[in-house]
Amino acid sequence: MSLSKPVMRRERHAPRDTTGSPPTPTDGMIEITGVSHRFGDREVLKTLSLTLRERRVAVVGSNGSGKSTFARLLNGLQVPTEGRVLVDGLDTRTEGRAVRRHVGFVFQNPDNQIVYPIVEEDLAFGLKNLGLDKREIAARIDAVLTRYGLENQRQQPSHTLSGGEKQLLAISGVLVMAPRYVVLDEPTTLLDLRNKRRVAEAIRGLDQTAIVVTHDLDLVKDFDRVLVFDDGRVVIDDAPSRALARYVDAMG
Ligand SMILES: Nc1ncnc2c1ncn2[C@@H]1O[C@H](COP(=O)(O)OP(=O)(O)OP(=O)(O)O)[C@@H](O)[C@H]1O
Repeated sequence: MSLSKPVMRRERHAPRDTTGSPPTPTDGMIEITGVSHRFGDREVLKTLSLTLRERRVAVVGSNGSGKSTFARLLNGLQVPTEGRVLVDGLDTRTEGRAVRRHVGFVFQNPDNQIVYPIVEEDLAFGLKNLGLDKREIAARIDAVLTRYGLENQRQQPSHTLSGGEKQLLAISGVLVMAPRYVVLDEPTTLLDLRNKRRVAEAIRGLDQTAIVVTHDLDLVKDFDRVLVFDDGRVVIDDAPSRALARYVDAMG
């Protein structure tokens, strides 16, 4: 990719508020300051500094450019070799548990996320760990199954769900925990067109701030901000109309 010089056009954006309603918890921010990450001798993220405040942030870029590593830093799945990541002021290095409660993470392959053999058991698992009572657990599970059209799959063995249903269950399993932020790592990669649309719709409807790593440019064309990664750096940081056009151009 011939995008050697970082271009930062949009460092900060006001959160979208079309309702005139008072600030909501999603008005928080993730601050990434001087972050580098190394695996052995290999530096895969290079001195990143960014503030994320938008409701929909896309992370795109070529294979191996550091997108997933970046995503994993946001909820403390990975701690940076240098620099720091703060989520609403919580440092991922020292307050990992609290950060993970704030930031849900949806893996590319839902099979890595779905733990329990029956759909509703899988959704209940994290909620039991939170110490919620039975009624609250049932209410949250009902709400999320209805929202994602999985009501009829409640008792179904998780491994028999279709690919799209599994991805929706993985998203549901994160949302049921009521995080403020959701990071999704290539959520549509394994899906056919119909299920891509279903998951895209689910992402569009999220109340949470969402950060989505993807090669599916269509998925993010109406997002608030696009970060293009190349060789461990953010080389384009702009609105989708400009960022995606430049990216496609550079990929030639
Ligand atoms: N646990 C690890 N140990 C060693 N190297 C790793 C590890 N995780 C990632 N890497 C390397 O870091 C680099 C960036 O990987 P990353 O998964 O962040 O890229 P990506 O942009 O998400 O790629 P893709 O689009 O292919 O998913 C790659 O070269 C990868 O091989």
